[in-house]
Amino acid sequence: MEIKNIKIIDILQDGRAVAKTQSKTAFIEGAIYGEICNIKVNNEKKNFFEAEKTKTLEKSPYLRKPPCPYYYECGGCSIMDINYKTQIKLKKNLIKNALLKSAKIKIDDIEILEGEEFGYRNKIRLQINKNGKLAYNKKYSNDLVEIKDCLLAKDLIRENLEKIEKITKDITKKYPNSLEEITIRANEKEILLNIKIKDEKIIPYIKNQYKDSTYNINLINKKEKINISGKDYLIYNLLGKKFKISMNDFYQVNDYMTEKLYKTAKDFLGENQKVLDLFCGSATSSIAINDDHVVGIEINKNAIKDAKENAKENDLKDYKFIAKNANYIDDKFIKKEKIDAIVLDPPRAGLDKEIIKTIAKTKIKKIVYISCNPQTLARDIKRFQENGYNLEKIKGCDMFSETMHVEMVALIARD
Ligand SMILES: C[S@@+](CC[C@H](N)C(=O)[O-])C[C@H]1O[C@@H](n2cnc3c(N)ncnc32)[C@H](O)[C@@H]1O
Repeated sequence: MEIKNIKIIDILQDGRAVAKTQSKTAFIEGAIYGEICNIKVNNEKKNFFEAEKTKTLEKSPYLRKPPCPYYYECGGCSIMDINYKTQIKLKKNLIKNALLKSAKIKIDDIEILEGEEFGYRNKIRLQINKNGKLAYNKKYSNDLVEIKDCLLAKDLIRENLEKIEKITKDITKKYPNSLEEITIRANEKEILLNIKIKDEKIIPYIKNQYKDSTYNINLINKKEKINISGKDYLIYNLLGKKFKISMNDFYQVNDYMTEKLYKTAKDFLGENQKVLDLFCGSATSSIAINDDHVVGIEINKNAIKDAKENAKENDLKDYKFIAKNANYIDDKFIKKEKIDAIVLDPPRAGLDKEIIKTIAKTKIKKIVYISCNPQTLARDIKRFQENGYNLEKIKGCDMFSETMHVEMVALIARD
């Protein structure tokens, strides 16, 4: 079925466009915010259509020429074809709509901290095709698009992509189809490569060829990690502090915006607090936000090891880091530790209901919630409201320009 002459009024987090047709909302692949177009419905669901754009009738006033030659094929970016100011406006809408829908909170405007549009990612993950070439997934597909550059990556990564591809091509030539994926991480001066392999027969060859590489190279074979050259971690500088981040530890991808995010979180938290950091990772957030007096909980044992080293390195005197599932935190532990405030930065799925109930039992007054998902943040704010808390402050942070992803920090508090 074709529907003609519809206006694109919003963009979803996965990059699809949104339009209202006479009967239902349509989610449309390939359409641009602000344009008027015709669409073809590929799938009719009970409450919405899934569709693709067939023809532009009137160009979007926000349109610009995407600076990346791979943009129309590559699944990495979704809104590079509209100007940056409009990108920010769309992210504001995303957060405001989620808060209104889930938590019935209406806010007129929300500040979004802005940064550099390009060259911000300290980490990119690429697929390796059957010829050893580096690629991203295509838009809405598992097919691959070979790339020679990525404008989102930091300069150090971009400058080294060709040399890195030489390595993956060389290994693949010797052992066809033996590599799956490569994660490239960079700090100010070093590169760490984590290569996911499909066949362990290649390990001796890689060891022999690349043991003296100038890159820090590590292999991941199922769950096993094999160090080939250099280290299996990088040291990052953040707000004048130093952090060891191992190859499988979480680390925010945009150094510059992370500093802005943590400064805001520090401001929301206030001074002289003993903090419980749930989902603490290697403790970058808690150590950056609170200078001392930290208890951290994290499921990844290696990240906890790094958190302890990071606490020592940054001269904390009062700290405790525990490898444990944060869902099973109990209120007696929080009271025993004399915690004043909680900092949380859970995965995209947000918080288990039980954590919110446990926190409420302690009557802790301040919760600083860092999130990369407006939907789960809004849902959790609603659950906090049901347990006696209110949303006091919220700010967005544009960590991921050219995509519809956005980071947020919220202060949730009670009297
Ligand atoms: C978004 S990251 C935040 C990490 C850290 N706060 C930081 O900024 O570097 C989420 C962290 O939650 C951890 N995690 C996931 N599920 C968990 C669970 N059930 N209990 C504890 N930690 C968990 C992950 O390993 C990851 O380190």
